[in-house]
Amino acid sequence: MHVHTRLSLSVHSPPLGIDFKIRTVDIDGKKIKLQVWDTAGQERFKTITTAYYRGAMGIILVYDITDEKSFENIQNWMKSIKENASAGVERLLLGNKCDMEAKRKVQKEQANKLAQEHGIRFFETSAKSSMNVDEAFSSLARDILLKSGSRRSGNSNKPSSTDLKTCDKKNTNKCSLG
Ligand SMILES: Nc1nc2c(ncn2[C@@H]2O[C@H](COP(=O)(O)OP(=O)(O)OP(=O)(O)O)[C@@H](O)[C@H]2O)c(=O)[nH]1
Repeated sequence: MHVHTRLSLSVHSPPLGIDFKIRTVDIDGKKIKLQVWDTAGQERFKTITTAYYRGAMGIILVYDITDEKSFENIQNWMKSIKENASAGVERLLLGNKCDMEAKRKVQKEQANKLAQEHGIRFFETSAKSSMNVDEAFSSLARDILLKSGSRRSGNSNKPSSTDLKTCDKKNTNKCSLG
């Protein structure tokens, strides 16, 4: 499968805690344009964040593998999404900063368990080295496409596997830029 993503626009607005980007994902020759709203995870931005994800087709929940609090916070967001997001919204859990293995506080197994409990996919990523970043966006886009297709065809099966790189001690070099 050939996957290519391209970042074409970025507007930064720190006072609101919202960052808007357009990301183009190429899935099996089909160009999918994603409108990505990067919202802050802090409690003080909760009202505005909730307003932005209401109506979204997909939500990526990101925690920091070196910060236990950020992982605990994911539970609150899961609850908030259940209460406020559109029914059937695709969710994806990401454990970011996997290039910082030495400072890891959240084990992969913990996150895997949480993701399983909520029936969602989970990957570890590194925004620094780009590890699994394209894959994460593509996976979410693919799941959204599958869901919208399955609504028409009545087939709600997700693919049984995703072609992701593992981000652990075995390939720290690949995850880390140093
Ligand atoms: N080593 C490493 N550092 C990262 C990674 N991703 C982000 N950072 C660093 O972590 C810090 C916070 O990154 P942000 O992108 O501002 O994090 P955020 O969670 O979006 O922050 P808010 O939107 O303010 O909640 C910055 O210094 C980044 O350079 C990563 O994958 N690896």
